[in-house]
Amino acid sequence: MALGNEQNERIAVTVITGFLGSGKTTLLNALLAHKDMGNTAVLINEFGEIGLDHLLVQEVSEDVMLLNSGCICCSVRGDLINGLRDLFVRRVRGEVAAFDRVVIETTGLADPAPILHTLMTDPLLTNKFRLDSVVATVDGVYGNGQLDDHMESVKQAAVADRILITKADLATEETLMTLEDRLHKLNPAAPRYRVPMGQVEPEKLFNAGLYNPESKSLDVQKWLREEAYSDNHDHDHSHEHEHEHEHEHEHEHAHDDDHHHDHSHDEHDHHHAHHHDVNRHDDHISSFCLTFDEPLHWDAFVTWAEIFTQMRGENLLRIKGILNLVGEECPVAIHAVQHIFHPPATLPAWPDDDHRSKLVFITRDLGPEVIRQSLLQLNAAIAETSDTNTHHQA
Ligand SMILES: Nc1nc2c(ncn2[C@@H]2O[C@H](COP(=O)(O)OP(=O)(O)OP(=O)(O)O)[C@@H](O)[C@H]2O)c(=O)[nH]1
Repeated sequence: MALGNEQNERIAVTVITGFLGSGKTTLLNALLAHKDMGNTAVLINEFGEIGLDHLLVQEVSEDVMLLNSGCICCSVRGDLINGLRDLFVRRVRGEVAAFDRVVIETTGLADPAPILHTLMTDPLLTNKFRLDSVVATVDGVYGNGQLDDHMESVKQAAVADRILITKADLATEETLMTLEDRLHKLNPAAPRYRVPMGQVEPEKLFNAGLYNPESKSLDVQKWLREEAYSDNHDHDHSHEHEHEHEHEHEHEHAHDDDHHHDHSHDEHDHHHAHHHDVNRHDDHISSFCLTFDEPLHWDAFVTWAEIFTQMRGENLLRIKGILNLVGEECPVAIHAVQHIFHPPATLPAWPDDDHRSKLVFITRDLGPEVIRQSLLQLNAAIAETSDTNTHHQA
C-alpha cells in the first residue's frame, strides 16, 4: 500500500490567537492575499453577536464560515466541531474548493487551550484534521500592558509555535525590545517576527513541525528548539542568555518549589530595570528544557503524564519532547497542551548523535525540579520492578 494514501491525509489546521485588536484579522487578510494560500479555508470565532471580521475577510467568502455563538472558551466544542465538519462535508460535496489547510481565528479573549484540546481529541476532527501550528499575534504597542493585565494574553503567547509582533511601525524600539525580551522568556522556542500590517511569508507560520504522521516528517531541531532554552543564538542579547542559562541551571538543581520564576525575575532585574513590575502574570510562567541521559521507561513516562496532567494539568501549558525509551531504537515524539497529550509518534530515526531524551515545558507556577525528580523517581521504580521481573524469570 502506498504511503500517503489520499484518504488518510488529514487537513492541516493553524490556529491564530492573540489579544483583542492585536492584528489577527489584518494578518488573516494579508495571508489570504498571498499566492501560496489558495487552498485555505477560514473559520472565525467572534465574540458577540455581530461577526464583523467575517465581512473583513476578503476573497474567500465561499469558504468562510462564521462561528458566531460567542466566546470560544465557553462554547468552542460544538461550534468548532460543527464548523469544521460542515466545511469538510462541503469540500467532499464539491461545494467549496478542495482546501488543504484551515486557518481558525479565535476571539481575542480566548484561552487557546480548549480549542487546541478539541482539535487534538475530538474523534470527528482528529480523523480529518491535524493541528499544524498555533500562531499568536502580540500588539507591539499595547502588548506589554496586555501581558500585565490579562492572563489570556500570556497564555496565548506561551502556547504559540510562532509569535508575530504587530504594529511595530507604531511602537518605539524600546517598547518592542522590552516586549521581545518578555516574550522570549515566556516562550523561548517560538520564533518571533515583527510583522507590519500582517505581511509575513505564510511558510513561516505553517508546518511548525508538530509531527505529521502522513509525511512522517518532524524536524526535531526546529520543532524542539531546545537550544533556545540554554544558549540561544537567535536572540540579540547574548549576555542575558548566559544569565538565563545560569539561573535555569541553578533552578533545576537548587529549587524544588513552584515559584522559581519569581526568583528569576528578581535576578533579572539588573538587566531589565525598565520592566520591573510586581505580580505580573508572566512571572508565573516558566519555560525550560529537561534532558535525561539514561533511557526512560515508557510506563514511567505515561504514569508521570497521567499523574501530572490530572493533578497539575492547568499548570502545564505546553510540553514537547523526544524520548529515548528503554527497548526502543528510535525516538518517540510527544506533545501536549495542558491535560491533553497527542498520541505519541515513533520517529524513523534519531536526528543526530545526541540520543538523550529532551522535554521542553511551558508551565504556570510549576518548576523544573519537581518535574525532573518525579519523572526520575517513577523511572527508577519501574526500572526496579522490571529488573526484579527479569530476575525472577531468569
Ligand atoms: N499601523 C499598524 N496598524 C495595524 C497593524 N496590524 C493591525 N493594525 C491595525 O490594528 C487594528 C486592529 O487590527 P485587527 O486585525 O482588527 O485586530 P484583531 O486582532 O483581529 O482584533 P479583534 O478581532 O477585535 O480581536 C486595525 O485598525 C488594524 O488596521 C500594523 O502592523 N500596523
